[in-house]
Amino acid sequence: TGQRWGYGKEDGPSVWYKNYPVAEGSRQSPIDIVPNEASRDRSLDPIIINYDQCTSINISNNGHSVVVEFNDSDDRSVIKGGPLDNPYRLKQFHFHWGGKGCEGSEHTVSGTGFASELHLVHWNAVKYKTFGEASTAPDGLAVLGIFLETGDDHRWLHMITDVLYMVKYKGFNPKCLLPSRLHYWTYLGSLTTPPLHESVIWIVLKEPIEVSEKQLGMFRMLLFTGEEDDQRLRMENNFRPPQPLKGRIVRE
Ligand SMILES: NS(=O)(=O)/N=C1/NCCO1
Ligand SMILES: [Zn+2]
Repeated sequence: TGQRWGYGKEDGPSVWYKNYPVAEGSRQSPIDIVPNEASRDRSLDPIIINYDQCTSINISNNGHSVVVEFNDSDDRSVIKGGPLDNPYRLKQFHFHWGGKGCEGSEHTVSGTGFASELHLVHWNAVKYKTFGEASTAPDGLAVLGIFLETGDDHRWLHMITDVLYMVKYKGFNPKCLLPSRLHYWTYLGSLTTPPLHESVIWIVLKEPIEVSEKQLGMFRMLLFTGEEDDQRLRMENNFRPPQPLKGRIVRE
């Protein structure tokens, strides 16, 4: 019985705890990352990303973001290495963004936000049978966070922004959204949207990708509301603010 939640005054992050008490848990996301407080862990390997055989199945507006879902029936597109003990299967990616010219990322770096943040959501299909089961397990999910900063047009993002109004499209390899260097911060956290399960091993890439204000503007053309609703609420500021670290260590 998923209660309705959103990003407004009445249903936004400040009241999610009412229906999702874990919002005040000990490993909530996002967080503010303070680089010089991160601890260097020499046992951390590079992350390995295999998206070459990935099959996108749809793109949709779920009322909170735009989501591109992938076929996760086998290990065709996985992330492994880094802090991960198993390969994690790509399930979907989605974005968080702000209003025009405003910050909209979920994680911040020394208190500074970026224009937007891309989340590539993966699940541990070695230990769990379904995404749903993995999503409630402490090592069930791995989300790759990528910051978007404004600058030139992104060469490939147009394949998403061009079809946002069409919603349906095929064949997109999210590898082209990765920055050139895969240096990362990693910490144990949660989903940043209800049900806020504390099941996520976060891997946040240090290097942002560059997108244009025009490309970001296309996201803001989306609506929180269905077309049947009278008030057409533009989808923007769909990000949760940073949550208390509660003694957690951010590793790099
Ligand atoms: N913003 S997030 O932590 O990736 N949240 C979700 N919810 C479902 C999948 O990813
Ligand atoms: Zn997200």
